[in-house]
Amino acid sequence: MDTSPMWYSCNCGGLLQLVQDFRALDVELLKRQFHERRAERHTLMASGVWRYKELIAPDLPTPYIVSRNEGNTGLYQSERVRSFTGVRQLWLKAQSENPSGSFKDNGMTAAVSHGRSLGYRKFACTSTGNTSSSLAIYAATAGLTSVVLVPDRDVALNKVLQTLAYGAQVRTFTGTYDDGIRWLDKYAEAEGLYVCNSVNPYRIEGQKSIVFELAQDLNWTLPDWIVLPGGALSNASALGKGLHDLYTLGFIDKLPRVAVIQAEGASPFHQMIASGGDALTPEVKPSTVASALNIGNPPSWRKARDVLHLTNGVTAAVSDNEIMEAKLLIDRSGIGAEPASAAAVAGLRKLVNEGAIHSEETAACIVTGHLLKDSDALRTYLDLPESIQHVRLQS
Ligand SMILES: Cc1ncc(COP(=O)(O)O)c(C=O)c1O
Ligand SMILES: N[C@@H](CCOP(=O)(O)O)C(=O)O
Repeated sequence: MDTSPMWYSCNCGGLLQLVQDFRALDVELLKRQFHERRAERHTLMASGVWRYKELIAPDLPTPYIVSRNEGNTGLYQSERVRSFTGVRQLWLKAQSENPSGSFKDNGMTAAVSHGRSLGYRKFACTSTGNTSSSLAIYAATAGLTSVVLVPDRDVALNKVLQTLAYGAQVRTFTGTYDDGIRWLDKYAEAEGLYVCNSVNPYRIEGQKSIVFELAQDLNWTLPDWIVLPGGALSNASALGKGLHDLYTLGFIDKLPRVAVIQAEGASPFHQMIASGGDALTPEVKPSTVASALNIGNPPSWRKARDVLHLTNGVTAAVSDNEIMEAKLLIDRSGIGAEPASAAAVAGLRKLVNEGAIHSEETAACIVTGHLLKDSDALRTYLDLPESIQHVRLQS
């Protein structure tokens, strides 16, 4: 067992990125194996992450893997949501169906498993609530300790309760996700904590599986666009790295374009791209109804910028009203989403209206978090108690 400390950043000022050697892989054989593993039930290899182990963590010994059969999420089509966005065909990939209710589980299973293989027992993150509940579920599954830092305001209470319920030690602080990242950068090593935020390159490797599964769902032909919400920009980074793997290995013969959608009140990445700049100016006071996107200094911005270059991608920013309008529609379609996820649908609609995406094109939006994650957001449009009819039951 290797007990050396874990490194997250590189001397160049950016984050570490893993480079895998895929030269010995046989793509046709892997396609068959991915297909067979998916059909298995109750085995590690049926997981929507570990099914792709050869592309994610080829050298990680399986006894260290902590898995909850993550991935294997639904891919849906809703005529209502499609016509709202204006594209010809739309898929919604519901990462909200993961064990802890968000896309974080795809990366967390990989990060916790890697930390465990290094001999760590204490795992940490700072979070607006989804990363923390994901870490807590994996730590609980393996009997490990999780320590999470959560801002003392503007987070969804359900997520904090979920984190506590899985047994995490929750520490709250005055500040934002960005302050929490700075604290971990400074003190995690001294406290013997293995950091599970997306600064951790193994998180990114695990999250690549979202696009692997999407591609497999669609028989290795992806739509013209993949649209996703952007906060810390881990998902955009992982998506791009996964696309790069699929394309260079020959699983897909065309790269889709990527659209990253931020909330207007927390949109430093969009602002940098829109102004043609190449240096991110952090948003000091990020603020949006989509609390999961309340991030002013996204650690993965360089990786996400490279993904836009690779895929000829674009960005957009949407208002809180646009986010809630899209959320209502996704909820009414029966799929459901927390506000951050709805930003992708709102952004797709905006990009079609602006002509950046053509109405004849096809798209997939990543539904990143479950409807039940944020009941405060639900209250804002459900008009309680008027929308619930009180009836007298006859005996
Ligand atoms: C539900 C949800 N959607 C979107 C995001 C944004 O993803 P990323 O931080 O990877 O950009 C987050 C958190 O970061 C989230 O929790
Ligand atoms: N919305 C996220 C914030 C980003 O976290 P990270 O896992 O990318 O570091 C959360 O749920 O905390």
